[in-house]
Amino acid sequence: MQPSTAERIARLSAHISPSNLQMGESSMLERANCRAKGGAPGFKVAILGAAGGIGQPLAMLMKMNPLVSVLHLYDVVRGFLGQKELEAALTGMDLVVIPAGVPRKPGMTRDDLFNINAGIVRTLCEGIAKCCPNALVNLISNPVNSTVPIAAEVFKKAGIYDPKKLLGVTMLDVVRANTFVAEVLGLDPREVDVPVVGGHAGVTILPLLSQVKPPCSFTPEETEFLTKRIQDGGTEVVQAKAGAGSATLSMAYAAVKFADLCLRGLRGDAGIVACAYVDSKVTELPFFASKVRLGRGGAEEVYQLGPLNEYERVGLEKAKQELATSIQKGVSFIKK
Ligand SMILES: NC(=O)C1=CN([C@@H]2O[C@H](COP(=O)(O)OP(=O)(O)OC[C@H]3O[C@@H](n4cnc5c(N)ncnc54)[C@H](O)[C@@H]3O)[C@@H](O)[C@H]2O)C=CC1
Ligand SMILES: O=C([O-])CC(=O)C(=O)O
Repeated sequence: MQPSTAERIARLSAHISPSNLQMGESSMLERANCRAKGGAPGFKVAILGAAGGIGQPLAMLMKMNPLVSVLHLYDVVRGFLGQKELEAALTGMDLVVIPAGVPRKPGMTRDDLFNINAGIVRTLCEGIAKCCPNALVNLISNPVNSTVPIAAEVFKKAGIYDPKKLLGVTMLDVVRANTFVAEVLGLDPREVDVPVVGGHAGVTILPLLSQVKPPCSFTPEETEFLTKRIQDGGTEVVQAKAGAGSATLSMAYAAVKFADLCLRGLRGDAGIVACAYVDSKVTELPFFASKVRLGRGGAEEVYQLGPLNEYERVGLEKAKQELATSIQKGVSFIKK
């Protein structure tokens, strides 16, 4: 018989939580960690929503990262953990990754998840404000365009808001953009870099195809095809899964890639740059996704968009219109 989700996470957690390890295994783990990091202590990371479609592969991939010395997994699945253990899961963390909440079904927009996920994100962020106010937060739960403003308002209310430490995860849009553009160019996706700005839903996902590296050009038809494919990537997966949820393994891959960049930044590595949805002055909107430089303090620098072509300028106006509504909806949820 297949183990239940609760059993699976309990087993996974038993392997991962150092408090559940035998002494011998624990010191082996410490030695391995020290070797991997040249003696540095490593970072403490919590995943909130760890039993889910994203959370399970994310936990395993995260555990493989030598920058991580302690990994806490938290969820509310039946019979395991739950809200009374949230504080223990969060205390002392350097990085908190949040893939908690319901995913879409066919016919739904990400905004249709607001009613359920807004409350989940609020509760989790209240826990972060109390137990690890200095942690970096990677927010995955949809609708990201609204959940990041919700998190910001919760942190402001608690008096601990540091805009540099709150990052909405848009890395999956970049992973998709790199993949689809590489297909058209006949390259390996790892050799391609497509900036994706704006937000994380439909027209707010704005790939800047005029800024692709290596430099290249596209016909108007290719531009239209690629932009739509990137914007609708999530919906394509939701339809293919036909009611069984949205992207999970690809999101776990993207989340681990993004978290790794955040940890390298925290460690003090130079020149770490990634796209993320952050507190921003790049446009007139209070939140916007663009390239950011990740450092010891989080998103230490938010880069301007650079030169846009006419197609991108039109796309930017559409993106901003929808984003303004989504941001306001998130802010009002906390301020009401
Ligand atoms: N930012 C992005 O690019 C992407 C975001 N997502 C979003 O990620 C979220 C999760 O997706 P899946 O893992 O596929 O969903 P899932 O339903 O498989 O897993 C969600 C997990 O969250 C847990 N959870 C619910 N309430 C919680 C709470 N209060 N505290 C802690 N855990 C809680 C559930 O028990 C479940 O294990 C969805 O909102 C989805 O839309 C999904 C893919 C990409
Ligand atoms: O589409 C969804 O609902 C999940 C998601 O954000 C994505 O895959 O980009």
